[in-house]
Amino acid sequence: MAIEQFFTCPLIELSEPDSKPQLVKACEEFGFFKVINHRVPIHVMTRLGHEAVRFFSLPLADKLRTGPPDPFGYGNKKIGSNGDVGSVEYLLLTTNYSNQDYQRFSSTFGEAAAENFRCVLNEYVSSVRKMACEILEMVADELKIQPRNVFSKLLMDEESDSVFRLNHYPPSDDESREKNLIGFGEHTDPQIISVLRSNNTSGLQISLRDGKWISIPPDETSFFVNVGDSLQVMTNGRLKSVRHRVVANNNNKSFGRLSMIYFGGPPLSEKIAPLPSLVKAGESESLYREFTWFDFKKSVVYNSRLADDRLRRVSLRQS
Ligand SMILES: C=C1C[C@]23C[C@@]1(O)CC[C@H]2[C@@]12CC[C@H](O)[C@@](C)(C(=O)O1)[C@H]2[C@@H]3C(=O)O
Ligand SMILES: O=C(O)CCC(=O)C(=O)O
Ligand SMILES: [Fe+2]
Repeated sequence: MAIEQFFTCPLIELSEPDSKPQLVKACEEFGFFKVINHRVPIHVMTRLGHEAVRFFSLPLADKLRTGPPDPFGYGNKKIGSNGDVGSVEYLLLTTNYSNQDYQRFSSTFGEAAAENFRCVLNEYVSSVRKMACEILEMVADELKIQPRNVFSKLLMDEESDSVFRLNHYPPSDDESREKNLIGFGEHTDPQIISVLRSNNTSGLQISLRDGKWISIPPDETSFFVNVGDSLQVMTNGRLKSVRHRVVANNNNKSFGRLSMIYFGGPPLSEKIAPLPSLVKAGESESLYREFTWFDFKKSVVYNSRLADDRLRRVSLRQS
């Protein structure tokens, strides 16, 4: 555990113009950082938090009616469809809260509740997406990539295949249960960028390059950003996607950990490949083959276990 004393979570002040180099350094070293002074109104964050608590506090039978997560809907313990489990319940939604999401909700909870949820979620997603785009444009500036919206335009596209997830890690009622139970197993996020906000209950850990796990102290007023696999590919491996997990350590006996994550993804038809300006002839050849986001999702993401190294499947390096 000694190593934890030497790790300081990179802190990025979004309103600070000088933060671009630090931002890129954090993405290169850890693929992870914490954002403060983000300009997302606190009421937007807390309103969605309240909606989430209200949802997860419902009887299980009601929640199950908004499932299964195939891939969108309510899920309990099972993560994905390849045998992963965790001590978590969740709600996976499209970021535009599609009519299908809406219908599931309204048939279970009534139209008024479904409409209210849609409204709160839309407000949250638009503020967080704006912040994610700002971050991606700062990255493009610092890496001298033009146009500067090369990444952010994918999130802003009407067809963007972005996902929103609410995770609830309930406290265990059995004192004798194993400590550090896995809530959400280790993995990298496949999209471009993920923006996470949680309540003040700990559990999130990131893996450093040497494989050591570091606990990230929670902060309900801030956001935590993960570089996703697609951004690693587009930057030809310069920015690294972060391996992370959640341990359910049971330190909030009343409700447990609640997290909300926006996963910014490209349109399904988008071709993902290293950007030419980051693949200099003779210097750093392309590390990844080109793929469409649709193909990657179909043949790699949904065809893998949580902990699998999905980028190996598109790597041009022998391993
Ligand atoms: C086990 C799985 C769950 C997951 C799809 C997958 O087959 C592998 C990647 C998993 C992940 C991790 C990040 C996000 O939470 C997620 C929504 C995603 O895009 O990839 C989940 C998938 C899921 O829960 O469906
Ligand atoms: O719930 C959390 O804090 C993180 C979960 C996560 O990494 C994910 O849903 O992809
Ligand atoms: Fe994740």
